[in-house]
Amino acid sequence: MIVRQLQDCQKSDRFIKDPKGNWDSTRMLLKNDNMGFSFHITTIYAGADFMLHYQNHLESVYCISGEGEVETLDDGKKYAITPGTIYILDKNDKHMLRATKDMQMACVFNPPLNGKEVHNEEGAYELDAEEVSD
Ligand SMILES: CC(=O)NCC[C@H](N)C(=O)O
Repeated sequence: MIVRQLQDCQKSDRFIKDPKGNWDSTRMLLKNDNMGFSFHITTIYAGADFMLHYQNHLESVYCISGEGEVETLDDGKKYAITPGTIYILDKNDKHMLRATKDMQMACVFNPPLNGKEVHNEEGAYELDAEEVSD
């Protein structure tokens, strides 16, 4: 069994800050744990309004706290995000993510992240990102 504490992971290289300033993500479970998915706790900062398109990954996102909105760009539909909301990008959906208050989210990725991923210009993660070392 593997047991980790968020507070410990936040002090390690599992903690990744978005270079564009929209979010941070603590990657508590990664590809090298061999579970077939990764699990992260991420904060989307209040005022963030950015495009994402995970072309190489499926992602589920559960809102623990905060407030915002997700918009799917193919159909222009907008969905409120409040504590208890989960949105599931089962079609690699291109979307906008907006936060009106800091949002703490639990995210699951399939396939799992290596650890050091940040978004490319298309809002995707590459499959060959560097692994975290611990
Ligand atoms: C919800 C979302 O996609 N936020 C960006 C960060 C990402 N979830 C991650 O944890 O790497």
